[in-house]
Amino acid sequence: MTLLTRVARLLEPQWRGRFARCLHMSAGGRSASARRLRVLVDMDGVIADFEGGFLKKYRARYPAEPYVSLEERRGFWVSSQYGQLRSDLCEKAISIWESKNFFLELDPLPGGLAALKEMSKMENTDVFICTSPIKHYHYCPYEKYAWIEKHLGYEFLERTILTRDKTLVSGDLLIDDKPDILGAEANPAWEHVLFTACHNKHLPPCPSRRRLLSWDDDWRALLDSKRR
Ligand SMILES: Cc1cn([C@H]2C[C@H](O)[C@@H](COP(=O)(O)O)O2)c(=O)[nH]c1=O
Ligand SMILES: [Mg+2]
Repeated sequence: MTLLTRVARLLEPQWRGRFARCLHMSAGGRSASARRLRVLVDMDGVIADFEGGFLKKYRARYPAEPYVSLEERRGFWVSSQYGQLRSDLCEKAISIWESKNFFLELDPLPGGLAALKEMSKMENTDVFICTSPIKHYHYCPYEKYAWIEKHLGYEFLERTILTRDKTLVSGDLLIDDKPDILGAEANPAWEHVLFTACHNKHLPPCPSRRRLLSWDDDWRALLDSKRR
């Protein structure tokens, strides 16, 4: 690990990008004013209502089985919480999002599509959807593309990244509802801003991580904070 990497690790996440930019410019990179902001936006739990869609379809398919209300949801993995409720419910939960049309029929979350459309028109801003498909690939990757085309238009497919490892994608910001985003890269380029969801809203505040409470929250100010 170089000295500079060590220094970057000691900085608060919101300063890491700025530090990397200064290094980039001192190495002869583009000037700050010419630099574009790259925003990565997660899909499930941020612009697409995975939790609501799951609960609706789970209850329709297994009406006699116990379920976890959205108020009772804790922890990122739905499958784990259902498995704790009763071990066989883990597989039943998984069967829901492995089914045809699950991802395609998810409702958009309030304000998410409008925010993405606005971001995509902002000056000096590049927005990408960055989403992890499930490994049961029969429907999910296709349906994620189809959902984006349906709700945001064909052009947005150019701005779509499907990856199981978001740490390998470079950007200034990653707006994502998953509290821990880990992967092969120990020092991702982006600052992770936690998007509030039913499963993470009870987590204690973490001073080194910013939150976006919803798309009604001030996401424009968040972007501006990374431009300075
Ligand atoms: C809750 C939960 C989710 N998944 C899958 C479903 C999605 O494909 C990804 C989450 O993607 P994101 O880009 O991080 O939003 O994970 C799962 O396999 N098991 C679960 O319990
Ligand atoms: Mg998500």
